[in-house]
Amino acid sequence: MTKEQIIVTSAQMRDIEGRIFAAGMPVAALMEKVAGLISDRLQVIIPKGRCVGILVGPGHNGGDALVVARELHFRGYQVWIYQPFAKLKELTNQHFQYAQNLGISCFQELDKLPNCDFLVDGLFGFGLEREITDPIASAINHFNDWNKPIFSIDLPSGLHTDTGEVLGTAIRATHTFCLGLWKQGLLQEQALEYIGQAKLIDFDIPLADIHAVLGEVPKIKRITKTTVIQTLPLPRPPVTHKYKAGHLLLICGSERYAGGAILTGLGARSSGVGMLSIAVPESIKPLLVSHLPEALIIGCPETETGAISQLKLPERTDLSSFTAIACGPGLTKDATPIVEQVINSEVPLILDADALNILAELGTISTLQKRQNTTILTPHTGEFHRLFPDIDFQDRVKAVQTAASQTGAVVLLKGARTAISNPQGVVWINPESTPALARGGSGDVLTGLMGGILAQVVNKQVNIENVVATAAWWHSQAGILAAKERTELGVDAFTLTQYLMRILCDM
Ligand SMILES: NC(=O)C1=CN([C@@H]2O[C@H](COP(=O)(O)OP(=O)(O)OC[C@H]3O[C@@H](n4cnc5c(N)ncnc54)[C@H](OP(=O)(O)O)[C@@H]3O)[C@@H](O)[C@H]2O)[C@@H](O)CC1
Ligand SMILES: Nc1ncnc2c1ncn2[C@@H]1O[C@H](COP(=O)(O)OP(=O)(O)O)[C@@H](O)[C@H]1O
Ligand SMILES: [K+]
Repeated sequence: MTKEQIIVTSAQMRDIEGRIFAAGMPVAALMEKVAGLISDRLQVIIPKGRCVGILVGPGHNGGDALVVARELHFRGYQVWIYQPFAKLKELTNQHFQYAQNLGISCFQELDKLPNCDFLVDGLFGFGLEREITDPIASAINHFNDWNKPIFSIDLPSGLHTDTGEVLGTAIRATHTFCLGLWKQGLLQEQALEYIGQAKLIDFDIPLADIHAVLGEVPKIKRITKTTVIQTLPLPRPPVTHKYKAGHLLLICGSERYAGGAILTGLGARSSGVGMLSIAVPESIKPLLVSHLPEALIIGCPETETGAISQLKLPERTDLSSFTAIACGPGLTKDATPIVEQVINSEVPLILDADALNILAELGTISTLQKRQNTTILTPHTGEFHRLFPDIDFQDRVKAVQTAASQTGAVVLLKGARTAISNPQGVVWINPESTPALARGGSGDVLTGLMGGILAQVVNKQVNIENVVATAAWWHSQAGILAAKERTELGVDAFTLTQYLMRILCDM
């Protein structure tokens, strides 16, 4: 467990902080330490001599900001302070007095403020619990309109620490320095527009205090490279053979959606899976063969509409011959019997795309509980609503936990901050991604990739949610790298498959 993986709510952070103070760390010393780290970061980014406006709130977030103001003042920056509150917490007030005595310009009114090059936002941190109202709300909107780089301390002022909801209005930061541990709100989609680039400032919270509050194994975590390295089947054992490295069956594609099958296959190829079989309608078999020469392409009888009508597996093969099955991309809803057949099998199974739509129409979600082996569902928001119309979607983390507990499956809810839950409510959130991935076919790539990883590791001692998290992380890192080199408009799903291997090489 690394600190980068941990996510806390404001109540948990308050408890952890309480333990540190109870153990003897003076509050003022901790503020000094934290704000010192922030000042150091700022000095790397902001050129010497520039003008920095510091926004100061009534609590300790404001106290942090005042220490930053003092440090930048001594390091040769031009600094002014905006502090519109009548009453400040005691420690914050002391720092405010000192800043004034140092001759730093302090303002209470907006219309008197001089210009500046950068802003530091220390209005509110994890202590904000109610809506921001005027005049502070108008001031926040005013600063947003300046279009200057804004560095938010802990989190952009105005965001709810846990839900990421905007409480009235919020600072639109270009950078957020999250203090100590990641706050849950920073991983919620509704907060993303406000956060900018987010970095964790580690200020040496003892692990014992973290575990005392969150338990030995925290329930909600961020996916990091560590998770991925622990899960991928690397290095391979020196003596192995193709069937020992997993045999994945993809069931995908139709005459109408042949490309979905190719993309799923290319995703699976990148996973390193030992054997790849792909069941498709007979009429698109030649196309698949030409794109994936290493795969065994199984041409199946098809419906009049060009969907698979029956799984016709090679002789002496049945579904139990495979280590894992991934079913769904491009199937169309005419492949209903196939989805019923795989659900009734005892093979580890990923259901995506049309397999989820078929599942929703069958109304047999609850029967998934009866499966004897792993089930993974990978819906996007629309598919999630069709599958789980009664689950409240306000908090995506709670929604995905409920879905997993209702189905006994590991559920991955796609989006800008993909969330994954196992049936016991253990959650992984994918902390980084790119809107470049919001394109048709990128989900197909994910399904193939995940299937390939699953087939390789499912018989070893791994948690299935870690496998799903590994696939989600790898997929979005490839998207991020591709977007960096080709812009956010340059990441079509085929291109994405070409970047997957680069991520492993760079790890
Ligand atoms: N945890 C740690 O280890 C460390 C934490 N540190 C820092 O402390 C920060 C948390 O500090 P905090 O608890 O003082 O709360 P913070 O967010 O500054 O402000 C809350 C204040 O705002 C007020 N208020 C609330 N809502 C309001 C509204 N709508 N409109 C107007 N006012 C409103 C409320 O007062 P009230 O009006 O409720 O009496 C309260 O006084 C944290 O984010 C981090 O930066 C570091 O220094 C050291 C390490
Ligand atoms: N705004 C976004 N930011 C980051 N990732 C995104 C965004 N929108 C979509 N994605 C990712 O792109 C993929 C889209 O999958 P999906 O909707 O199933 O596409 P398709 O079915 O066309 O293949 C998912 O992995 C999702 O998490
Ligand atoms: K803030």
